[in-house]
Amino acid sequence: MTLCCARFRRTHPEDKIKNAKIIFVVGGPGSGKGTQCEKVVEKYGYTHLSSGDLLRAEVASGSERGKQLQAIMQKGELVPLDTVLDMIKDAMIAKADVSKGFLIDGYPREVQQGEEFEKKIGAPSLLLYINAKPETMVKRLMKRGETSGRADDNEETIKKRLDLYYKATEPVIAFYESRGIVRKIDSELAVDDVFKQVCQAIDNLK
Ligand SMILES: Nc1nc2c(ncn2[C@@H]2O[C@H](COP(=O)(O)OP(=O)(O)OP(=O)(O)O)[C@@H](O)[C@H]2O)c(=O)[nH]1
Ligand SMILES: O=c1ccn([C@@H]2O[C@H](COP(=O)(O)OP(=O)(O)O)[C@@H](O)[C@H]2O)c(=O)[nH]1
Ligand SMILES: [Mg+2]
Repeated sequence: MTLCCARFRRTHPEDKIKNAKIIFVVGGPGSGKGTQCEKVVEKYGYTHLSSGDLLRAEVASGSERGKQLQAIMQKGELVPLDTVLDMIKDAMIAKADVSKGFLIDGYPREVQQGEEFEKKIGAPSLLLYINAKPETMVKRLMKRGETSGRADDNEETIKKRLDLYYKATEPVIAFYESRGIVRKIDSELAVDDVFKQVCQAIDNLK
């Protein structure tokens, strides 16, 4: 006799986030992604997940894995794709029951990361492209470095992060542009004026 009953069907934790609303927030280092995401959380109640913050939390935990991550991040290189994706997925699942939607900040960093995200989690409905000039980003990061305590907010690592951004991350924008979900945000302005553009993009979603 075969046992065929829904009761025995396994539910996967991933099911909880299958239909989640997802916004990717992409931009160079210091372009203002984190700053804008905080404001979106306040106004729209979205859940903010910064891939960089998740990685830094792992480093701060002092775990073996954290030590390996620290070495990579200090050099301004990219952490293996699966590590970041698993962290984001776990964080999304943990918030699934209370979240109105997810801001995924600083991700994808390369086209393949986006493709893997979609296979394992789902498709984004919007990509906020936070755009500032390289000189502006360097200036902001050097200033932030005075107080941030971030090991990568120094001149040498900032340069590597910028180079990697132009080489690996900018193609991500072109990839999603072909789907028509990219909204380019001018982040050379004052924070509140940048936020007005962000709000327009999000309001147009509904
Ligand atoms: N003038 C101005 N400064 C900004 C703006 N957005 C951010 N900043 C400043 O620039 C610095 C970097 O901003 P973050 O929001 O941390 O940038 P980020 O894109 O998250 O940077 P990473 O975490 O390095 O990727 C901060 O010290 C902010 O105070 C803006 O729209 N205008
Ligand atoms: O998907 C990610 C996100 C971050 N990082 C690493 O974390 C660092 C800090 O990332 P964050 O987004 O906080 O800052 P950014 O480099 O954009 O200024 C990067 O330089 C990378 O080493 C990574 O490897 N993959
Ligand atoms: Mg940030």
